[in-house]
Amino acid sequence: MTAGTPAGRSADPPVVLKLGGSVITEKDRPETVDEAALAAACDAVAGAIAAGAVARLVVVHGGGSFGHHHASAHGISTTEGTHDADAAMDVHGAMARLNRAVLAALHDRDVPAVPVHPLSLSARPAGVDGDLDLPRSSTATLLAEGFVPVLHGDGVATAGEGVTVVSGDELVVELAAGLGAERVGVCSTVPGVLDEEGAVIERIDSFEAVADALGASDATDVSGGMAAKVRELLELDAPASVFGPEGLEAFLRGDAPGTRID
Ligand SMILES: Nc1ncnc2c1ncn2[C@@H]1O[C@H](COP(=O)(O)OP(=O)(O)OP(=O)(O)O)[C@@H](O)[C@H]1O
Ligand SMILES: C=C(C)CCOP(=O)(O)O
Repeated sequence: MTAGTPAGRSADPPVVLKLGGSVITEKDRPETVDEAALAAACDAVAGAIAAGAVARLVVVHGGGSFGHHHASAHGISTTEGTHDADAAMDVHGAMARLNRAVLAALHDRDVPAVPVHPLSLSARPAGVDGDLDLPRSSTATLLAEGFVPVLHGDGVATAGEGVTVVSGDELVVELAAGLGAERVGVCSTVPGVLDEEGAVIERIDSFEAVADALGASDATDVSGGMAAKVRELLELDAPASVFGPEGLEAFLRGDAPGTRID
């Protein structure tokens, strides 16, 4: 495995990329990786790093049929928690297994990826309505040392609720703000945010303007689907793009495929 950061570019602002759980897993079949989709996504990431198109990259992946399946079975969501350690471990264990699969696929392509597990790092000290506390020094230091940190939606310690779910989308927003990201990409199964006729909306700058078209997810999803994604991304200073797997290469090259949210 090689170091990912070309010398002299380590101070570049990072790109933050979310690989949707609905892309890299078969969302309707519990704990099933979509191997072909994961391989294609990791090919695009490895290609962009090798070509020098991205100097510093943080990857966050979602839950798909790993986290959402277990969270839903235990009645855990971003607002409903559990004090049952077995339930918390079902969710975290599944996400850690998916994280291993993502890391392995990146390592196979010489991407210097290392895991950062939010359950061990993060908290909602003021409860479900309070801010997410996500210390960024481990991710920032790994980046500066040439690694590609790979975080994931996870369980999160939450005052008054035990362990709730933190979505990859929320992590993306926190990381992008905390690390001063240059831009943010959210790769999902859809080619962008769709309007009521099913066409890709080119640009979104207010939630109200598109609220009627936004729904939850088609699959089991405890973190709010597209509506929650758009709401989170609108809070960011950095430009964000929502696109499908066919847009990933272009995004990593510096283009803004799909829907731009700013
Ligand atoms: N207006 C809309 N435009 C596009 N997708 C929409 C819209 N409204 C609802 N959706 C749903 O949102 C889904 C994308 O959100 P979802 O959270 O499932 O994706 P993901 O982030 O890739 O997966 P995960 O949450 O597992 O990481 C789409 O597959 C679609 O079912
Ligand atoms: C369900 C869990 C644990 C992860 C949720 O992350 P998301 O798929 O990014 O919403």
